[in-house]
Amino acid sequence: MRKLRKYVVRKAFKDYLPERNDFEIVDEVIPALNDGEFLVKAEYISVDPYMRSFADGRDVPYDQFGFQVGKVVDSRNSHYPADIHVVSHSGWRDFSVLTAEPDPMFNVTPYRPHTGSLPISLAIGALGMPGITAYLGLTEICDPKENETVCVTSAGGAVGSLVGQIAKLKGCTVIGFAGSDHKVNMLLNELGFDYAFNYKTTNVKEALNSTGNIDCYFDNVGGELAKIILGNMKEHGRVAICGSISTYGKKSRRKALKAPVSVKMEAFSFTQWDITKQQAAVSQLRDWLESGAIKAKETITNGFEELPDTLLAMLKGENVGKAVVKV
Ligand SMILES: NC(=O)C1=CN([C@@H]2O[C@H](COP(=O)(O)OP(=O)(O)OC[C@H]3O[C@@H](n4cnc5c(N)ncnc54)[C@H](OP(=O)(O)O)[C@@H]3O)[C@@H](O)[C@H]2O)C=CC1
Ligand SMILES: CCCCCC(=O)/C=C/[C@@H]1[C@@H](C/C=C\CCCC(=O)O)[C@@H](O)C[C@H]1O
Repeated sequence: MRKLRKYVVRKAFKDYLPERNDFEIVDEVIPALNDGEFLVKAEYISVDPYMRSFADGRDVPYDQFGFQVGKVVDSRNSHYPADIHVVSHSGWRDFSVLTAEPDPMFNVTPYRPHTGSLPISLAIGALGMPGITAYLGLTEICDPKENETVCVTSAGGAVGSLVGQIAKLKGCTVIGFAGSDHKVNMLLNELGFDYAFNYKTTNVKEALNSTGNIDCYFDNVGGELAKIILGNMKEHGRVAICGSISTYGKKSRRKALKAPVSVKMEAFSFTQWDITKQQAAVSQLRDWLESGAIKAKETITNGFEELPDTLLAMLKGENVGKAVVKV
């Protein structure tokens, strides 16, 4: 009898940082496949901020949700034959029995990734949900023009590091805020940002006085940092509200943030764009990555057992670029 392992969230997270014991590994028998089903062995599993934000208000226990990319190892579905890679939202589990139907909770249909010659892990990173979020959030909501100034927070992370690089390709001046000197150095010396600051050790207001005001703000963090940045927007600026990680797990979530000048401010989920648009985003990102125009940074941790600690590390800011676990 073959078994799979999956993570169940047993206890509701009490604080911003979950506790290791909130998670439990559970074994399950892998059933024989029915017609239309296929069995996927996970290769890379994602840890993301929405695992924290979407946990609030959810009844426990629940299976930990999330993206993964793996290989089909057995199949009774001709559209998903053995040996192909598949991206699915089947969560933190080493094997998944899937069908062509979307998962009931997040409505993601299993699909074949388009990573070309690039590493398959990027299917859940720069060529997956975070990449699509960065590209469409920036181009569709901020719509930055040449010579404009773009600011992004959590700039050393999965979404933010791409946002800044795409803005540079659009001919913008780019400002990034990140939580460590290591990330700041990477943004300046490796990813081509014009300005980068450690928001934990810098006076943000003074930093922005030195850079000049902002046309486009891509907000990944919310809270105090977003408030200060919004105070430094130019008239007719555009703000893409992507996430507010500084408020996740807090009693009072995102407070209404306002700018003192007239700006367009829009909260978005990458899911609001149709699949054609998402695929076009991936195709553009892949071209840029293959040509070396942009870089995809990743922090890869080894071992299924490391998933909870890897989530904690990401929430604490220890990841550079996309945090994933290789299983
Ligand atoms: N709207 C959408 O469709 C989507 C939204 N998101 C959102 O985008 C944001 C970035 O996600 P993603 O790129 O995957 O994650 P990251 O790779 O950026 O990792 C999260 C980072 O958040 C930063 N962080 C943690 N706590 C704080 C804090 N109190 N203040 C400021 N920064 C903090 C840390 O970086 P540091 O060292 O800089 O502190 C950490 O590395 C999140 O808010 C997420 O919820 C993501 C995907 C889709
Ligand atoms: C397959 C589903 C993956 C979900 C990833 C995702 O979209 C996460 C996004 C949320 C985001 C929700 C969308 C709109 C922004 C609203 C801004 C706000 O008020 O905080 C945000 O709620 C936090 C991310 O985790």
